[in-house]
Amino acid sequence: MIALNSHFVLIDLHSSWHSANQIPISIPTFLQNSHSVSKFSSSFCRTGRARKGIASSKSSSPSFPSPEIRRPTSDRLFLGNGLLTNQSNSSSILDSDFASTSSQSDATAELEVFVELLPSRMRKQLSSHDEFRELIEVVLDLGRNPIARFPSGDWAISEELVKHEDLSHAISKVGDFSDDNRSGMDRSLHRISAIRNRKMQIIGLTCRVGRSVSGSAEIIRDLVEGGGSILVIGPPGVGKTTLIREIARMLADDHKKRVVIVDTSNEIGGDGDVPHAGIGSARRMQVPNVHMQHTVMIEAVENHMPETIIIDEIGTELEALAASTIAQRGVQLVGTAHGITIDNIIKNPSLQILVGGIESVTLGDEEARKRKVQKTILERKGPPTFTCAVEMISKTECRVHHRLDTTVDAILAGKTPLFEIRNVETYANPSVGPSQNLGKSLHERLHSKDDNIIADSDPDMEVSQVKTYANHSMGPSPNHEKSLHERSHSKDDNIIADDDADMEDAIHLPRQSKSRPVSKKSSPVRVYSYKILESDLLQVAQVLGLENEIDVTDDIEAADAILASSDEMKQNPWIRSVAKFHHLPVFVIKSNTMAQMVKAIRMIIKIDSDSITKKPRKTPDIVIEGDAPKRKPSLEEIDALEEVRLAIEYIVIPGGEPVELLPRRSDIVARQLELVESYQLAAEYSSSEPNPRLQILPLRLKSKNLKEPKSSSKSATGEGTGIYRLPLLPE
Ligand SMILES: Nc1ncnc2c1ncn2[C@@H]1O[C@H](COP(=O)(O)OP(=O)(O)OP(=O)(O)O)[C@@H](O)[C@H]1O
Repeated sequence: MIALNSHFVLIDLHSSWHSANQIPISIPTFLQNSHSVSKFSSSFCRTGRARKGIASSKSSSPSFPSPEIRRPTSDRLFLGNGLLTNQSNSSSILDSDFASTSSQSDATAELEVFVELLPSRMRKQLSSHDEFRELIEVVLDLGRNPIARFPSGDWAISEELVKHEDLSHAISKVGDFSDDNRSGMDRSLHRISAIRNRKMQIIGLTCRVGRSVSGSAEIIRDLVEGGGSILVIGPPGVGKTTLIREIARMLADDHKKRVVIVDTSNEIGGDGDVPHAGIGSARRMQVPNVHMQHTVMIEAVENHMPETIIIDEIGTELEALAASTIAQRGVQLVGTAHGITIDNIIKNPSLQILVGGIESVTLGDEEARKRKVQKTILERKGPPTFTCAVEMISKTECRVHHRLDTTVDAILAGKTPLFEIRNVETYANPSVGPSQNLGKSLHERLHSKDDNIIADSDPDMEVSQVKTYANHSMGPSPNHEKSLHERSHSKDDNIIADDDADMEDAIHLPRQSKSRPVSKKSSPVRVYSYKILESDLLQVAQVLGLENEIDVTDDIEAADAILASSDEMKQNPWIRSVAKFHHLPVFVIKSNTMAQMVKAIRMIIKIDSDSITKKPRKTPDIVIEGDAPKRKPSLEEIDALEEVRLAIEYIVIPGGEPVELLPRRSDIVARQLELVESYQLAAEYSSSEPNPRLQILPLRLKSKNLKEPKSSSKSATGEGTGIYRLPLLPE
């Protein structure tokens, strides 16, 4: 067994038996020329995951195994170019003409069934095309040239025009057309769509090659495993069905979930009553006619106790409503909708409900002025049906919106939503890095000359991160790796087995470098923050005199660390996946107070690491300790400390003005002073009768005093204690 990138299709060379429709095959088109494929092209591999392939019961092929016949998989060899050959059956299942021009090894089981639709003269032409294996569709329109659609564009298969007999031949190979004019080939994933004339006779066919692409869902594995509902948006033909088919398999087989597919056009599970092996052990419900999709969706929830429902093409209001009902019942929903972006869904009145519904709200004059918006604005009505959304840009690239609600809110407010761009190379090519968009990969950064911090002073971490990174790019999650490992005892697997632990260590920096919580790649250190205002952070940095040391970025790929509140972390566990994906440490503050931000900033730029709480090994976050008093404070003390906090956060820091506090008991004044100093601010103590009081000054304590804040009220004055006047801060 060789540990491979998850896109690789694996072959079973040992003698276990698989059912005939579990032939290991896949055509990851996007990988055929990739570095990874060529790297492993000479390897024969095996895995229990091996599957795919089809056996058409309509196939007249003598050599193609019928579903009932079981045969050892040992004669199925996976070639380096990603294609399947059948060693034991050297005669082609295609007719002899075709076989003579198309090498046996170039044929795939899926395509073999597909080309049976075409008259032999067309098969011959088609098979000679360089991109034959990547064929997407064949279009047969009466009286026109037959057209083949490839990723590179359309191509006329023959000069001979399509005749009635050609259409009849194709129709004879497929099942009945349903009321959406779609049909399929038994136990295959191919989709045949008809165009009819006014007499309802078929005069055109669009024949799409369906294939299950193992590994195609790796790009969003973290979302799938996260358990949230996922909306996949994309234009026709971008690969949505292929993606959700693989998601269904992944959840059912790898995660042992009860998955039910509502398969309106039999596109996910293929035609025929026995579903295609591409869906793994997911169950499939067929839909008698397209108008019943929504009822079957509800029936699926009510009758079959699913944990996940997979649904292709949510297109009508009733379907959108059914989806929202399912989501409310706590079932994970993975669905697709046509569109380019979420904006298209928002603007589609039938589908709006998927994003929570939209309403227009008229604000009062004052509120409109305060918000600096028009009087009538659009707002989201309720929670969206889906937790997150994936906009498919192509078969290899997508935009991930981790929180659909915030994306929709941003769009409605006229802002650009935050999203993450992912592409297949991220997972496919270890030498490329976490994302193609990353100008410099982590690997490069770790080895670059200017990266002295890691390379020179923290060799352990360097090794750990490089190793983690290399493994991470192999794609599969820890669970998956475990199962692979269990199935195999090859040396290569050892690396993978350690993967997750190493990743955590790399992120859990205190273990390796107490004084270097962030692998600083840039100067200033760039922080990506979740739900913590950029202006607050920068303001605090300025107060600390560290404005040149730290910056806030909204480009996660350019970030050196993530800062989030613990509430946000609880509500959005996916932040950890994002951190893991980008190899970033996560600093967690317990509340969004400036005092916590002060501590976080100092830790991030390594002024101190005293406040780090080591969490259990499983949690890679670096938690910033709060200022919670050791004993229960009195009400008066709470009131006094709150007075300090409000004074600092609303007047002293933003306005640069001193604030005189109320007279208090001296022990309480001492606590107030501690709090003032934790903001790195100075205060003046006045012992007026009957009680002393403090005046907080817009003066910064000198950095040499940062480590040792004094609690003695005697040193409260700025005189001689090494303080600087605060800069006047922008509003
Ligand atoms: N990752 C992939 N690698 C290789 N081929 C793919 C991949 N994803 C999809 N395809 C191929 O692209 C074609 C279109 O895919 P698919 O039917 O999944 O698209 P779709 O977005 O669901 O289209 P529609 O919206 O029209 O139903 C098919 O021939 C499929 O085999």
